[in-house]
Amino acid sequence: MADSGPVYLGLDLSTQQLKVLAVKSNLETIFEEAVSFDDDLPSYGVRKGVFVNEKDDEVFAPVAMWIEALDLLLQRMKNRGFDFSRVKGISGAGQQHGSVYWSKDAESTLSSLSTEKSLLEQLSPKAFSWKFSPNWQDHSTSAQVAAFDDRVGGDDLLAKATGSGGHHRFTGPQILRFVQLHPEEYAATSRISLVSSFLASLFLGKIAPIDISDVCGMNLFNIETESWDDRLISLAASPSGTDPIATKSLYEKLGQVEPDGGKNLGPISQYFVKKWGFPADCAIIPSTGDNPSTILALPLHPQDAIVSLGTSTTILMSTEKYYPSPAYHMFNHPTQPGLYMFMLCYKNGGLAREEIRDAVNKAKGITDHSWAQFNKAAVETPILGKRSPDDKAKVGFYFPLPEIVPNVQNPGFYRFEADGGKVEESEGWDVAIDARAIVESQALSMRIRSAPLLDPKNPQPRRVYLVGGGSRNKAIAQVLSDVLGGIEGVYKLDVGNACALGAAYKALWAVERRDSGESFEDLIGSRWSEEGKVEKVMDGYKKGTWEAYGDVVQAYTEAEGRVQRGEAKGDTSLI
Ligand SMILES: Nc1ncnc2c1ncn2[C@@H]1O[C@H](COP(=O)(O)OP(=O)(O)O)[C@@H](O)[C@H]1O
Ligand SMILES: O=C(CO)[C@@H](O)[C@H](O)COP(=O)(O)O
Repeated sequence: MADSGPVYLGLDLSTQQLKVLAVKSNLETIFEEAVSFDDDLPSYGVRKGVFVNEKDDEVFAPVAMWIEALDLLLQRMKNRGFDFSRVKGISGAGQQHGSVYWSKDAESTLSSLSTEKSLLEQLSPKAFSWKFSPNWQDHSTSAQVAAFDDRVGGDDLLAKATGSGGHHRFTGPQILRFVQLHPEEYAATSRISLVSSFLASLFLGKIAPIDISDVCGMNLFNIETESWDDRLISLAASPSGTDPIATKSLYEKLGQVEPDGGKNLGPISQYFVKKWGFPADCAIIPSTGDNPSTILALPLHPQDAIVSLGTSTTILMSTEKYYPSPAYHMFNHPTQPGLYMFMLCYKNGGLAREEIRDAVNKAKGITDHSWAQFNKAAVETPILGKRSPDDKAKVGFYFPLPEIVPNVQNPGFYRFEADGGKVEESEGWDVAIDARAIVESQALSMRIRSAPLLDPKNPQPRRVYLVGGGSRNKAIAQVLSDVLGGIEGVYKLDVGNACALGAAYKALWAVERRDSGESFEDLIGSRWSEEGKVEKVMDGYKKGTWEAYGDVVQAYTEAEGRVQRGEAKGDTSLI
């Protein structure tokens, strides 16, 4: 019998790819497709999905590339025989913090698209006042971040209000810099979307509201008062921070925030109905950030952690406690009012591990980008590089890019050796040790900073779930498991793309919830089965090992502080 019944799409517009995943009402994934920006759309000339202007510390992506990626993705789906007529709901996940600047023609263009032409031909450049979107790796906004922290009396108070201290990539400081550097383009802007609400807008045929969780990545939304923060909006709107006309204009450009993550924003635009065969009643559900979407890929228990090994590396937890600190991020939960998402985000995640992989290969005379040597080195190097009980512990910090956690402006590679409480910068060591040390270092940072969220009597996560491109790497999983522990173990979420899956589940929940009272957890939890979706890859807590990492916390913190304060020499290359 031919497959039938409703289907829900989740899209993920992340740094390097646009992905789509389709699920049925029983949560079965029936289709996946992706477009890689570097490989499939080479004419834009991006590398790893972005342009970098090193002189000004800018990182940005062309909006037209994302639109062409959507045209191509839909064409690929059609070529593979995907039945668009079954799609009853669409939601999405977007790389966080990026902003899209729509022109005054945007609404009319979006609502009158002709099926004779592609989205790209009709929208770009006409519908935009600025053809680029600042990327989350951008770090050009130091002055603006300082102004944001100052505006409310320091980064503690900014974190209390918005869930995060001031960050370069956050949209508020980015908007302020845009206002200062590109006043004409800003004046020509009718609306500003996040990457997530931009994606929803394309499907909706009008500008979609910003999502209640993704809005927390802007340094503009007050989580405590559940509304835009007037002090911060007026700062982002004009450098003086006191121009009421500019403030009013920015409020209009940002629009309302949609409080319900499962809201039906309206039916899909007629363009998609006529051109691709979507049903006219297909519901468009708010898209959220890729990280909030990832926590929707499974029913997450309290004390569970998700480690996302994508371009960025992030650790995510869901919590009832609003426990803000400038050391990490708190977001509104994407579907459940009263819950929050805890997050740490490392810029030097996947790409930094790739640099070490290439250096390890180079030392062995290997010129390809295979992971075998990196993996061998990571598992064969003893804990903290200690070859005997008397050997010094080796702790490294690998920041080919300026880092977010900790806030380090100067790229570099820093190696330390610790003997009890005594920490000294190392003269250097074999690059093979770096393979283990980079993962240990990232995991120790996560362990130390997530401690306030965990039960003090049980200071390990219950389970650690790995997602993202790097989650297929067992050596990385082993080192993460050694450092983080995990009472029930470390699991790989074997679901294709977790953020796209979370988005597809969100669309399903939004359309099939019995009433607005049926929670995401209840609906997805009642249909979810671990079978085929979750694979235990490591046992987690290992007595002695977890404690050995505990012994080095003080030295790690001391060494990290030296790097952050610019007191460490470091190296500019790995070998
Ligand atoms: N076998 C592997 N081992 C380690 N890392 C890997 C492996 N395969 C892919 N990756 C990493 O996955 C990253 C891409 O992950 P993905 O989740 O698709 O990224 P994004 O969502 O940011 O576009 C790459 O940058 C690469 O570092
Ligand atoms: O900046 C952050 C989170 O604060 C990043 O996690 C982005 O959201 C990009 O994610 P990926 O493309 O790596 O998935």
